[in-house]
Amino acid sequence: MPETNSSDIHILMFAWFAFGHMTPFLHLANKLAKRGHRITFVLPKKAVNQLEHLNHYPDLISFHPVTVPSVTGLPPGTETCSDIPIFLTHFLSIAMDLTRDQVESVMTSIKPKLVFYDTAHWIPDIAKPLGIKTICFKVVCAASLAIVLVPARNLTSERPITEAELAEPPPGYPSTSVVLRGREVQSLLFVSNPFGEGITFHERITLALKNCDAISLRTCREVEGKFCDYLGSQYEKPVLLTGPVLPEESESPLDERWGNWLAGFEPGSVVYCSFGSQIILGKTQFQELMLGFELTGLPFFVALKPPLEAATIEEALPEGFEERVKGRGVVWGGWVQQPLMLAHPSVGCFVSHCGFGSMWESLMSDCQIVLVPQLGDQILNARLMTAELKLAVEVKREENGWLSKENLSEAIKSVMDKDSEVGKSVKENHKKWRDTLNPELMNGYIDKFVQGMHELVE
Ligand SMILES: O=c1ccn([C@@H]2O[C@H](COP(=O)(O)OP(=O)(O)O[C@H]3OC[C@@H](O)[C@H](O)[C@H]3O)[C@@H](O)[C@H]2O)c(=O)[nH]1
Ligand SMILES: [O-]c1cc(O)cc2[o+]c(-c3ccc(O)cc3)c(O[C@@H]3O[C@H](CO)[C@@H](O)[C@H](O)[C@H]3O)cc12
Repeated sequence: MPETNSSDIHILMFAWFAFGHMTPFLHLANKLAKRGHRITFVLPKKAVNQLEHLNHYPDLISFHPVTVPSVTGLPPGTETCSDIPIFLTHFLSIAMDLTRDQVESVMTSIKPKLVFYDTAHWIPDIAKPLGIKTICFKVVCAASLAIVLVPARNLTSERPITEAELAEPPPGYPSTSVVLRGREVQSLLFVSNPFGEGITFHERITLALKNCDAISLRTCREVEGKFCDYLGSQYEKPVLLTGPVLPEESESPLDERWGNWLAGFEPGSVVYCSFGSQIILGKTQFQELMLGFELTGLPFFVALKPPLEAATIEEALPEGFEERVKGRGVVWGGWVQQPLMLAHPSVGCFVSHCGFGSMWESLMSDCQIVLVPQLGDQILNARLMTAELKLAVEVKREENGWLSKENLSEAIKSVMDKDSEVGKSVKENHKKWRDTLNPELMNGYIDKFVQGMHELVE
């Protein structure tokens, strides 16, 4: 039951049209609704169906669908990042900007006290004249913002960032281990690319952070304190931390089909793999990874999107693979209930792309963690987990970025082998961190966040 009182706040939420963003916004909405606040969640029509089951307080959280217009460059019907390959996301940001009138109309009619947003940098322009306060809630790690999306980088649209500049963190950046090395810096060059009509990604995100009343980060001081302080000083704004905002316990059980399959294996023996809602691999890399899972000799459940050059998972699998792994390996091209998969007693290892949501879920789970980061923020999350927290291993890439079946298999075996020193060490550190980030600490973060929210609107 929500705990209501007279000072409850009506909040409007508007997140970037990606499930990795809308989902944590909704998790936060649940935590706030639990404390009696009302939320109007503005999101693409199609996303309503996909997120409805995560709304635990339908009396207090209402979905307000917007129509995402079709724009040149996007396949018809595109509404979220899951509908498109990553190189088309710039066009989706154009489409999101075209929903501005719809968002303005909801805001004017419901007059919330607060608006939470992340990527729509124009939200404060609508909210300020209406006397509404804004919180820019970021759901990527603080380190990934601090390393490039800060005024200290001194970027303009006339001067795109170079690889040489990216090889050095900005002045005052508080870490020498949570950094990108060698060719990895190329994964950040995109920040100088257009992300919307006449605006680069860097301009958009830094503007969004400059114009809000307070910055909020989905992280905690224990893990990212120094990066949060750095962002606060760069933007000269209050920084409110929500903690990891993990989902409330699910009421629906794990899909029977997968529950039964997993139940056929020893506790802690199955390797589960997922790369989140956006990653689509090339076919040859996809096949190499499948051979890597086969090579481990362990049971495995892989949930990945079909690779770029294939319509289905089945047509993308290596020759003879299905026969060889029959009975011990599943490769599934659809969505699974990841938190429930990770909580299943048979699952003992999570091979993850280390998206920020998956990072927190892995941290709170009992699984051994193997990381295969693909994009810039994921590489930085992986560095946090390996170099700073020392509770996971990252799969080694070849010089040219290739992930070999041998390296994947070695990494998995190194954490799954009971006698391995690496395996024992990451397990021990993982337990320490899980104990530190206990439910009491997490609740404390939300309570303090709510207090900060009240101070902002009073
Ligand atoms: O099959 C699946 C796959 C994923 N999921 C869930 O979807 C969420 C995926 O979010 P992640 O942040 O891990 O990864 P995504 O790639 O989707 O997100 C993206 O946007 C947010 C950023 O912080 C991430 O770094 C970026 O990768 C997780 O909560 C995970 O539990 C499922 O429930 N089922
Ligand atoms: O890869 C990234 C590296 C980095 O240093 C920072 C970011 O920031 C964000 C981000 C997105 C939205 C915000 O409001 C703030 C920060 C990143 O987000 C991803 O960007 C992709 C752009 O193509 C997008 O497709 C994806 O949905 C976002 O999760 C990435 C990095």
